[in-house]
Amino acid sequence: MIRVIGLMSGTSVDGIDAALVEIYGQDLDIQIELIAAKTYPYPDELREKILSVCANEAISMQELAQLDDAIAFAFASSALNIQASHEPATLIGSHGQTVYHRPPTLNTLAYSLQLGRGALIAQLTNLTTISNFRAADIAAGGQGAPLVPRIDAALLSHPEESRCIQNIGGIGNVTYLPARRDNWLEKIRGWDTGPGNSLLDLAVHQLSNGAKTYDENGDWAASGNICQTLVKQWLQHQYFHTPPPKSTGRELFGVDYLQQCFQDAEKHQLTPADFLATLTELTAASIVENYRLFLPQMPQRVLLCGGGTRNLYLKRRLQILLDKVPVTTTDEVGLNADFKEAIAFAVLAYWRQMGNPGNLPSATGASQEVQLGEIHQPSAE
Ligand SMILES: Nc1ncnc2c1ncn2[C@@H]1O[C@H](COP(=O)(O)OP(=O)(O)OP(=O)(O)O)[C@@H](O)[C@H]1O
Ligand SMILES: CC(=O)N[C@H]1[C@@H]2OC[C@@H](O2)[C@@H](O)[C@@H]1O[C@H](C)C(=O)O
Repeated sequence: MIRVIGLMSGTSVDGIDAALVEIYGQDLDIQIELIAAKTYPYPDELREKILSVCANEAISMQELAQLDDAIAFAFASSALNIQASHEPATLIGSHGQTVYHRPPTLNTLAYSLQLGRGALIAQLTNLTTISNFRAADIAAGGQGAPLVPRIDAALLSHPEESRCIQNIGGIGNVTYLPARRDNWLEKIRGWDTGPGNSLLDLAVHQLSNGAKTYDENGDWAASGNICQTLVKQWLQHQYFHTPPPKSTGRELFGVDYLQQCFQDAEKHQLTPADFLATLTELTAASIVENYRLFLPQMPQRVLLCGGGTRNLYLKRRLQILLDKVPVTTTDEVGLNADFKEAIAFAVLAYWRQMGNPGNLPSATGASQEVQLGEIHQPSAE
């Protein structure tokens, strides 16, 4: 058993999720115990800087270096905080902060940039730190994302039931897990389904004149009416019809896309609540459309995770669209839905230490299984 800290800040850029976990076992036969978990919000100024870089604002190399340092300091301090009143960990798995993600094309490899360099985190925490998890999958021709499908396979597969694990963070991503028997591993699928909360958060910020950053419980959207004509129009987006493997980010579903949505909505004369209801429906409907188009069959159960799980209106719409397929959360099968991604990076670090692969080629499209992450040792005292 080893104690590992997993650190993650996702596409919502709301803060650093830290999870302190105990991990037992090898490769896909592991068990984990969550000892502590907490979100450490970014200071406002840092968050705004990250969001503006994600929105493609030009910055100098000097500013980039400062940003990289500031993120590493924030990640290191989250790691030290999460273990403060516990027996210390011996390893950190740090995803860092994605500021740019470019999926591969026929002629180019993917490129994915996470800031918050591991060497500095190792130095500041005095703990071996594994970071830059996406690079090796990309070098093997993969999307570099999503990486959680292998962790979902290890922690959430079921001997008889087929499941979809649907993360709704800034971006949505799914792992399809057939029942765990026969050649189940090669039948697993995973990809980014499209927008999760990213567009909703941006729209709420704009519609509330900066007073709100998200639609708490989905209450605002729930008070409006969905414009199905717009949802149908938006679902024509090429991304939803592209077969997996596929990955995306705020580059595609960010500020520019949202402004297009506002323009499209003009002629329908929607209230702010109607607009949010319609945008929420896009998230729900694009998830279900992706399942219909690309899953070998509908799963027997959908387990949600990520912040979108707390958007009760979105959850309700998903259940309606999925009809008889029950929609619950990973909490209900024993895995914390808010901290699953942070836990995943603890597991990825553990696998790297054990020499186990971290990617699932059937999800990322890489040519082979590879070990993920670069190992940074703290300097000896
Ligand atoms: N009570 C709530 N009601 C509605 N939405 C919520 C609530 N709490 C969190 N959220 C949504 O969840 C988002 C954060 O989700 P999460 O932390 O899973 O995203 P992330 O990890 O940054 O994204 P990704 O998985 O794409 O990397 C918030 O930005 C917000 O939109
Ligand atoms: C490039 C990047 O940071 N992608 C994230 C993002 O957030 C959700 C979705 O898009 C997913 O593909 C990925 O994160 C998770 C942790 C993953 O790699 O599985």
